[in-house]
Amino acid sequence: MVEVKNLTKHYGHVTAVNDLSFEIRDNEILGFLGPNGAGKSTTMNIIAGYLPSSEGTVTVCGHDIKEDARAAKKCIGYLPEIPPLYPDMRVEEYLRYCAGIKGVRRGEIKKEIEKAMERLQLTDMRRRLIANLSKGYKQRVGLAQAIIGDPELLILDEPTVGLDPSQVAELRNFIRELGKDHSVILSSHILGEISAVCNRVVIINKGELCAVDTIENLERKATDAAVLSLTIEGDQLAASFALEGISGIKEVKDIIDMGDGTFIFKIALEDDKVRQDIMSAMITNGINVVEMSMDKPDLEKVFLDLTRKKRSRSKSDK
Ligand SMILES: Nc1ncnc2c1ncn2[C@@H]1O[C@H](COP(=O)(O)OP(=O)(O)OP(=O)(O)O)[C@@H](O)[C@H]1O
Repeated sequence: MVEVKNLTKHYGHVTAVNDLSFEIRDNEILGFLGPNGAGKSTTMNIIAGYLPSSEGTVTVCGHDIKEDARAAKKCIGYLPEIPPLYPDMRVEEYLRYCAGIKGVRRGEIKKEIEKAMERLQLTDMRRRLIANLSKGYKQRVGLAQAIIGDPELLILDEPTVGLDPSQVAELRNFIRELGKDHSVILSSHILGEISAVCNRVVIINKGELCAVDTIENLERKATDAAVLSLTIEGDQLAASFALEGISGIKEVKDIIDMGDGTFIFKIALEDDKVRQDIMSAMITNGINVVEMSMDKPDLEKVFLDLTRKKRSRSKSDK
């Protein structure tokens, strides 16, 4: 659906996007994740044809966004971070105006507007001035203009910012529905937001690619990084010895002497099931177990680690 190749964007001396390449597949919801200032909006603006790139190419449905902008833009519905609404227009009037700009055929305009208003539950608001709508309804109008003309690709830049929790849940359901027969690229700096609706995720930081992966794989990485915390009372050496004989332990990463006769062993496991073997080994060797718990990093930590690695790598590159 979309191919982004070696995309770079400079704003004067600032490099907002640096040699970025990724693709968006047919009928997938791709998460576009990165901390503030990572270059998400810049990339989305370029894909949508709002902003020229400095280097690199973007093709949408086989059309180059620079060379064949008209055909490419016909395939795109875009909701920028700040929706391009005209406050002094009424909802229906604004959507008709957008349909005109998008080149929807005259005979189709009415049907398209009705469909968009119905999907976003705006029908009762059709005569309302946009200026008088709540933030949630303004966002719906922004989305309605994006889906008019039924484009194959929807680009949604932080669409849930400023919405209350019930509006966020509603919008997520709507995006999931859209993803059944559209490609969607959804940006956010919140991982929970992305993992709730996306199949795959592109993570960027400082304009550079950190990772392209499925949410499942990211979760697996979080599980792999899990560490068992075993607190014992008494003989540290005997406990170390007992642990040595257990297969399924990757390594004892650390032993912390708490100074009160207890020791905390930080143990990386091959498999979660080893916990039972560890407990049995401690009991057999007469070692008193005070506590055993898993320190499993959440997805947020995986994301932060990935973006931190990128940061330190680019520092050491200099
Ligand atoms: N018009 C501009 N002129 C100069 N610098 C800009 C311009 N627009 C963006 N930048 C800079 O480019 C970098 C990337 O900005 P961008 O808005 O694309 O990031 P973002 O990931 O969308 O951030 P946020 O999540 O805060 O919206 C930032 O350092 C920003 O300050």
